[in-house]
Amino acid sequence: MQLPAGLPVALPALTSTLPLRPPLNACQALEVQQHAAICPAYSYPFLWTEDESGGVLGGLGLNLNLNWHRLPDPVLAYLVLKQKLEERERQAELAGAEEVSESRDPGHLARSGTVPVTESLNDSEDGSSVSLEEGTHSQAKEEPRRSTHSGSESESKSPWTEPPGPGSSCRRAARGVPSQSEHCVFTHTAFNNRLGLALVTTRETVRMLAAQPPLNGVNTSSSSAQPQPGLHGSATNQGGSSGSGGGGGGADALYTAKEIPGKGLGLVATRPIRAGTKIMDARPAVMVDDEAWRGMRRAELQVLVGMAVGGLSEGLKKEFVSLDSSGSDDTGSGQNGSGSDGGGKGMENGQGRREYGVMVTNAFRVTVKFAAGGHDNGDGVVHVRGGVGGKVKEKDFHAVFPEVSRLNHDCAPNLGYYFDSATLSQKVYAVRDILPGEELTVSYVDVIQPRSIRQSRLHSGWSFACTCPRCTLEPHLLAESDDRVAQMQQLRRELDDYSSTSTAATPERAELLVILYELEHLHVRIYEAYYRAALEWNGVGDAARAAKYARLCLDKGLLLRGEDRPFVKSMRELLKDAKAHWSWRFRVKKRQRESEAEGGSREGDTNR
Ligand SMILES: C[S@@+](CC[C@H](N)C(=O)[O-])C[C@H]1O[C@@H](n2cnc3c(N)ncnc32)[C@H](O)[C@@H]1O
Repeated sequence: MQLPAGLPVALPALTSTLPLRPPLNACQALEVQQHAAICPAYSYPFLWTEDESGGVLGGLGLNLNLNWHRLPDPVLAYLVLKQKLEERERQAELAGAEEVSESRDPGHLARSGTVPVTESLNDSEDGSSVSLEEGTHSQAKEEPRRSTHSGSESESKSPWTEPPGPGSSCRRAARGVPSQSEHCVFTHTAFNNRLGLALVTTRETVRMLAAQPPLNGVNTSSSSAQPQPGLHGSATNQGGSSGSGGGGGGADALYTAKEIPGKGLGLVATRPIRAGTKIMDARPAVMVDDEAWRGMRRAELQVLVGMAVGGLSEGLKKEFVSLDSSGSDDTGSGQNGSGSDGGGKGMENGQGRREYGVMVTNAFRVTVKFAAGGHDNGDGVVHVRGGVGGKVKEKDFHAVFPEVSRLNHDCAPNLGYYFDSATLSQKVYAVRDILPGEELTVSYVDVIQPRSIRQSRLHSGWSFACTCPRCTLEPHLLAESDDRVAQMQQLRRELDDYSSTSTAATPERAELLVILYELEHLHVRIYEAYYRAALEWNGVGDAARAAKYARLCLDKGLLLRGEDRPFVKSMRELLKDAKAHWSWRFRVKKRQRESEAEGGSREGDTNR
C-alpha cells in the first residue's frame, strides 16, 4: 500500500505528552504497514521512521482520541493524524504556546545513495531549531536573483544567481509528491569562501533558506581566507578544506587521501587521532530537495543537477565531477570521462549524467531546520511546528560534501557524523582513538543489522562487497556477531516498550545492550545504549546509575548528533534533577499499578 509522498522523515513533534515509542512488538503481530501501525491494544496511532531494512528507528504517537479501529487504513490514519496535528499547531499558535517539546526521536543522517540509510536513536529529528535572527526577515522575503543585476545596491550585492534562460533551470516534480511544485537551480556564489553552493529546490524554499545565517550574508566565508578550491577535500591534496575543522593541509594534517586497494580513494590518518577529535566541518557543494529527488523524472533531475554543478566555482566544479560515481547505474563516465570536461556544463555534455552519478554515490540525506515568519504556500514537504513568533520548518535535502565524499564505508566505523543545520555543515568526529595509517571510515548503512543485510544494502546502494573486519570474520565468529545483532535488536524492542504491558525491560537488560555494542565495536552508536541504560536506571529509581549513563550518553551523543537533539535535552534534564525527569521510577510505578490492579481483580474473583 502506498502512503502519501513525503511521509514522515520527521513529522512534527508529537510526544510532548507521551514519552512513548511504538510498541511494535505489540503492533507487529497485528498490522503494520510501512510507516503506520494499527495497534488495537493502544488508543493512539503511531507513525515512525525506519532504516532501510525496515528496522524501526523512532516513532511518534499521540493520544488524539481517535477511534483507531475506524481507521484500518494506514494512509487514512496518516492523513487524519496529520490533520489533527495541524489543528493542534494552529491552536498552540493561537494560544501563543511554547514550542511543543519532544521526548524522543530517530536521530537520522542518511547517506542517500540508491538506498537511503538512517542511523538511529530514539530522539526525533525535530528538536528545537535554528531561530531566525532579528533583521533577517526582510532578506527572507527577498527573491533569489539572476546573476545579471542592474538595480539597487542591495540587488547588486545579492550572492544568489539562477542560470540564465527563463524557465530553463526549472522542472516540475511529477511523481508521488504532494504539490508537484517547480524546482529550479539556484546558486549562492559567496558561500564557503566563494566556492559556492548550488541548490535544486523551490523558490519558496530558497527564500526561506536565504534567511538562514549561513546564507543570509553576501560574504558567507567563515574566515577571511581566500577561496581555496584545491583544498576542499581534493584527492590530490592532504585532507581538509577551507571549511575543515581538523584536517587541513600541511604538516599537521590529520589525514591524507590515498588509493585503498579495492576501494578507490580513501582517507588515511597521518597521525594519532584521539576519540572525540573533530575531523571535518564540511560545507555542501550541491543540495537537492528531497521532493525533487524523489518526484522528478531522472532525465530532468540529471539536467538540473548538471546545471547546478555548472554554477559552482571552477575549483569546486572540478572537484565535484572528480568524485566517485560508481554508485549510479549510469554515470555517463564513459562519455564524459572526468565529467563535463573537468567541470564544464553538465547539460551540454551528457545531460548531467556524470554529475547525477556523483550525486547518487555521494549524497547524504540531511534535514535543514529553519524558521521563517513568511507565508507557507504549501509548496513541498515542509514540516511545520508551532513556534514562538513564527513557524519552525524543516526540509530534507540530498547533499554532497566533497570533503566527506572520500570516506569509505566500514561496518564498525571509526568516525561518526551529523548534519548541523545551523551552519549547513557536516560535522565529522573520531568515535575512537585512531592510529596513523588507519583508514578513516564512516558507515553507509545501518550497522545494527546482520551481515547479509548490510551486504545487500551496500551492494544495491553502492555496488561493492564489504570486506571490513566485521564482514570477514571466520564463520563461527560471524555467527556470533550476527547473534549479537539479533540480541541487540530484541533488547532495543524490549527497552523501547514503555507500555504498561512491558515486563522485559530492566536496567540489567539495558546494560547488556551496552556490552553488546562494545563487543561489536559500535562506538558510533553506543550513545543509544547509554541512553536506554540511563532511562532504565532512572525508571527503577536509581539516580546515581542513571546519572552515570546520562553522562556517557552526552559524552558520545553530542559528538555524534550535536546539541540540538531532544535526547540531549532529556539527558541534561535527567542530570539536573533525576526525580523531576519523566522517567523517574516509571517502570516501578507501572508495575506497582499493575500488581495492585491484578490484586484487585483477584480479590474480585475470590469474592465472586
Ligand atoms: C562516497 S565514495 C567513497 C570514496 C571513493 N572510494 C572514491 O574514490 O572517491 C563511495 C564509493 O567508494 C567505494 N567504497 C566505499 N567503501 C568501500 C568499501 N568498504 N569497500 C569497497 N569499496 C568501497 C565504492 O565504490 C562506493 O561507491
